[in-house]
Formats: sequence, structure tokens, C-alpha cells
Amino acid sequence: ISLLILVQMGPPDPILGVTEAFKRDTNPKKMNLGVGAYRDDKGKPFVLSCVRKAEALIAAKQLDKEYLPIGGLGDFTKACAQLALGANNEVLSSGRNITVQTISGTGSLRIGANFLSRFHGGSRDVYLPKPSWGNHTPIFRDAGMQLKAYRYYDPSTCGFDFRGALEDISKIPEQSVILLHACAHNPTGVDPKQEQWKEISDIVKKRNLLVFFDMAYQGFASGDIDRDAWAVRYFIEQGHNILLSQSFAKNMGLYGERVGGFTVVCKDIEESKRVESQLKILIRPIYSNPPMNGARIATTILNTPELRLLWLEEVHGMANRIIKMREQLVAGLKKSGSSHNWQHVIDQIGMFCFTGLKPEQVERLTKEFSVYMTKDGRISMAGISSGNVGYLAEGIHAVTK
Ligand SMILES: Cc1[nH+]cc(COP(=O)(O)O)c(/C=N/[C@@H](CC(=O)O)C(=O)O)c1O
Repeated sequence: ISLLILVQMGPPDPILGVTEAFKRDTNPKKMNLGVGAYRDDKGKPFVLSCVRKAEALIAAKQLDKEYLPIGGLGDFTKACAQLALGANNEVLSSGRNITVQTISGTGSLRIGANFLSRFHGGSRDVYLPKPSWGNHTPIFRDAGMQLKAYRYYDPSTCGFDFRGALEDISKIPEQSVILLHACAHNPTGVDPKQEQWKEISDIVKKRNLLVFFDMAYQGFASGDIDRDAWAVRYFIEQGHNILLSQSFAKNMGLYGERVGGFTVVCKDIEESKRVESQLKILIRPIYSNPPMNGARIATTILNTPELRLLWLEEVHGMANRIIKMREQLVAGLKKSGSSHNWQHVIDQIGMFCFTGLKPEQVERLTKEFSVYMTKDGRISMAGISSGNVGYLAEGIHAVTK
């Protein structure tokens, strides 16, 4: 018998679908500025040397292939929480957190969404910044939550709409969930300043909202892991018992290894034990227990002093290359004769730049120059190299003059 429901052909993913179109293009000058995956200055995927060294150390140990616990590799979840919160955070010493290993950041957000759907008594409304990472909406929707939005990006300045965000957040019904990007906001590359985070924390507390931080780029935004975690640590210090999603896809280049963590900060260790028991009940019938390889690599790097140091240098190096590409792109635009103000390309931070290009300009850039990016005008800065930045500048100038 055939499927009882007619299976329709679905649309390609707005982000991952761009790479499929890029692969089909035969233009030798084509550029893939779609998916947020780091490339080196030769345009090649970059495997960090700390990862290669960790892999060698692990291989030498001839470890077994036994199942991990439902919550994942214990040494990993400990190191993951310490990275986010800081090793001597009181939350860790008092056992107020429960951290489980997840299938990268996406898996962490989905476990968190399913957990909220099952246990959050407040409201089923999750407030996302406008715009947010494209996959946030289907993740929470498929978990049975309702998606709402708060103003975040100001198209007139290509910057942060701080006033708009505060106004909208001050109207969010009590006990709703608010999702915050910890650093390197995707897709805009626009982050609140520390002073603005303080006001956001106050208003979130006043509204009695449940905070879900998505930290997918710790270290990758500024090059400094503590600086990029500042908002997460500040909110915890201010008494917010947050949910936190972490990914090691970008900052360790472990994309396909699918390494992530999900943390719930509870009021005390008694609650964290109850939450842990329910997370295990939630995870077991989905994938039972997580894959071990990537977690072993991340743990080895974080817990081996010389590898941790090397990692910090390499993640700083990745962040710096992106910052340099921002400067070279703006210089290239000026050289091409553009009279627009492109300062936002330099001011934005992290993997992405929200160019401000309109969909029809994006369309032309793809058609006439084989430059691939998402329709919202977001470009993944990592796809730019000193070899193609000039070509990109010409293309953007041509479609915006
Ligand atoms: C904000 C954010 N959160 C979570 C993820 C999940 O990453 P994971 O590989 O599951 O750890 C991504 C990935 N973003 C890039 C890749 C993608 O869309 O999957 C992107 O925006 O291009 C994010 O940008």
C-alpha cells in the first residue's frame, strides 16, 4: 500500500538550499556566502590543528565503543558548562545546573523546546528576535510552541533597534519564553552593548520571562570566549535561571561531528536532579544517547592545557580573519566607486554580515555574478577570501549603484 497522506514536494531549506544551488553553478568565479561554515583564506573548510592533535591522542587510547549515558559524556558536559559559565561560577559549585550533551546546537534547541512544551506551565509563546536564525521557528513550532517576535534589527541603520526591542519586551506577557542570541546574532551580526544587555536583563526580570540563550558562536564572535559569554554570565548573576544552548560546530569547527550541550539553570540541586531525570526521559525515546566521537574531541581540547591554549589561538585567528574580510570588503566597495555608507559591514560581528541588500539585488548578484547568499541579504563572511573579496565588492556595487 502507498502512504495514506499525499506527500507534497517541500521547498529547499532557506540556508542549506543555497549550497545545493551553488554546487550546480559551473561559473569558476562562483562564491558560496550561504551556510555559516568557516573557510580559510583559500576558501577551504578548516580543521583546527587542536582538533587533529586531540584526535591523535584519542586514537592512541584505543577506547571502546560502548553506549554513552543518555545525558552524554560526563567529562564533556562538565567542560561544556564550565566554558559557558566560567569554571568557578557558583551555579556549578552548587550543582544548580543540569547540562546534557546534545546533537549540536540544533539538537540542544530542540531538546529545550520539547522540554518547555512538556514542562513550562507559563505560556507556550516563544519570543524570537526579528529576524532570527531561520531554523529557530521550525524547531519551536515542531515542538508545539507558539512563535512570537520582538523588534531587534533596524533596517534604516543596519543596527540594533534597542528602543524597539525594549518597547516590545516590556509588553511580552509574563512567563513567556524569550530567546536571546548570546553573541554574533544570526543573521544580522548586530549585538547589544553591555550597557544595553543590562537594561534588557532588568526588563526581562520585571516581565518575569523565562530566558533561553542560544550561544552557537562562543569565542567566534570577538575571538575571546569570556567576552562572548558575558551576557549569559551577567543574566545568571542577575538571578535569571536560564536555559542555554551551546554548539561546538563553529568555534571548534566540529560541524559534522554534531557536538553541543543543553543547560538548565535551576533554583537548587534538588530541582536540577528532577530536571535531569525528565531530560533523560525526554531524550531516551528520541535518540537514546548521543554520539561519542565529537564529544571526546571537544573534551580533550578543553581539558588538555596545551590544546586548550592552541584552540584559543585558533578561534581568535578565525575571528580575526573575518574581521579583516569586513574591512577589505568595505575598502573594495569604496574602490569600486560605491557612495553608500557600508560602515555596518565593519560594525557587525561574528560569522554573518546583514548587507541590507534587497531580495531583487540578491537575485541579480546570484544571476549575474554567481554569488550565493540567503534571500534576506545575509552573507557568511567566512566565504570571502583575499582572492575573491574584490570580485564580491564589484558585484555588490554593480547591484546597488
Ligand atoms: C544561532 C544559531 N544557533 C544554532 C545553530 C545550529 O548549529 P549546529 O550546527 O546545529 O550546532 C546555528 C547554525 N547556523 C548556521 C548553519 C545552519 O543553518 O545550520 C547558519 O545559520 O548558516 C545558528 O546560527
